[in-house]
Amino acid sequence: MSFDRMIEKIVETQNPTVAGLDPKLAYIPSYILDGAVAKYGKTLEAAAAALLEYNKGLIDALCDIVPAVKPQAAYYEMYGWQGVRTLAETVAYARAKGMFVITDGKRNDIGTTMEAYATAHLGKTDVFGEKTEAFGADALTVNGYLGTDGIKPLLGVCEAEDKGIFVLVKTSNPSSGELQDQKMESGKTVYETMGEFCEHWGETIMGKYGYSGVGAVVGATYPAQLGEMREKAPHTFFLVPGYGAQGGGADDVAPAFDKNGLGAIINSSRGIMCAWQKEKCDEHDYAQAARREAIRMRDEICARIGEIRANG
Ligand SMILES: O=c1ccn([C@@H]2O[C@H](COP(=O)(O)O)[C@@H](O)[C@H]2O)c(=O)[nH]1
Repeated sequence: MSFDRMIEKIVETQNPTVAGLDPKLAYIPSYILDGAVAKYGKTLEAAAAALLEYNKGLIDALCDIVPAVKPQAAYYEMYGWQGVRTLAETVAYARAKGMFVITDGKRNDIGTTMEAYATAHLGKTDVFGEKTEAFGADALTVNGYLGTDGIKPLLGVCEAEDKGIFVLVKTSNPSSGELQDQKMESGKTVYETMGEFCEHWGETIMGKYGYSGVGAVVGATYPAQLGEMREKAPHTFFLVPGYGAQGGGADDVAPAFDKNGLGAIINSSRGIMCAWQKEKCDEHDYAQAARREAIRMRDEICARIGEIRANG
C-alpha cells in the first residue's frame, strides 16, 4: 500500500535509480532484429519479439544492481497487441527477477474508467469469477488533473494489493511551465497544489519509512522546484525523470533527496538503453554497456548524496 517495498529494494541495492525500458527498434542490436525477422518476417510479431529479447537482456544485466525498471507503455502500444503482450511479459520477467516495476502509463479518466485502469495495471481482474493479474506492475504513473474522482479508485487497489502510484506534479519537458507554473487564486502554483493533493491522497496509505503510496513525478530538469517540493511534500516519494538524455545530472537531482538520502528514485531510459551505441562497443555487449552506465549513474548520484549528507 505504500512504497516500502521499493524503498527496501533501493536500500538493499544502495541505488536510488530506475532503468527506463522505452525500447525502439533503432536501439536494438541487429543480431536480435535479424533473428526476429527471420522467424516472423517484417511483422509486428517480429518487432514485439525483438523488444522482448532486448528487454530480457537488459533486465538480466541490471537486476542485481538496479532496484527498479520503468517500462513506458507507449513504446509497446506502438507495436499493436503484439507489443502490448511484450509489455506484460516484460513486467512479469522483471518482477520474477526481483525488480520493482513502475509502468509509465500516465493514465487518467473519470472514476469508473479509472477503476478499470487501476485493475488492469495494479490489481486483479475478475475473469469469470477467477481473480487474475492482467499487467501486474508494482506502481503506475497517473495524471491527477481530473481531481480526486480520478485518483480515489487507485487508492483502494494500492491498499489492497500493496501497490503505489506516481502522480504528475512538475514534469520534465520544456513547456511544462505553461500550465504547471501558473499561479492560482491561492497564490500557489498549479504544481505546488498538485503536490499538496498528493500529500492528502496518500494519508490513508502511509508506509513505515514516512512515505505514502502516492508519489509524485518531478523532473530533474527543474532542480529548484525539486528542492521546493521536497520541503513542501515530505511524505511524497518522487519519481524523477530527465536525468541523462534530457540533460539532468547529479547536481540537479540532489535536491530530490531527504536528509537520509531517500525520498526519490531517478530514472534514465535512453541513457541506459542506448549506452552501447554511445560507447560504440560491439552490439553483442549491449546489456553489459547498459550495466556500465547504470553503475556510473548510481555512483555519480550516490557520491553527490554522500557529499550533501556529510555537509549537513
Ligand atoms: O515529466 C516526465 C514524465 C515522464 N517522463 C518519461 O520518462 C522517460 C524519460 O526518458 P529518457 O530517455 O531518460 O529521457 C520517458 O519514458 C518519458 O516518457 C519524462 O521524461 N518526463
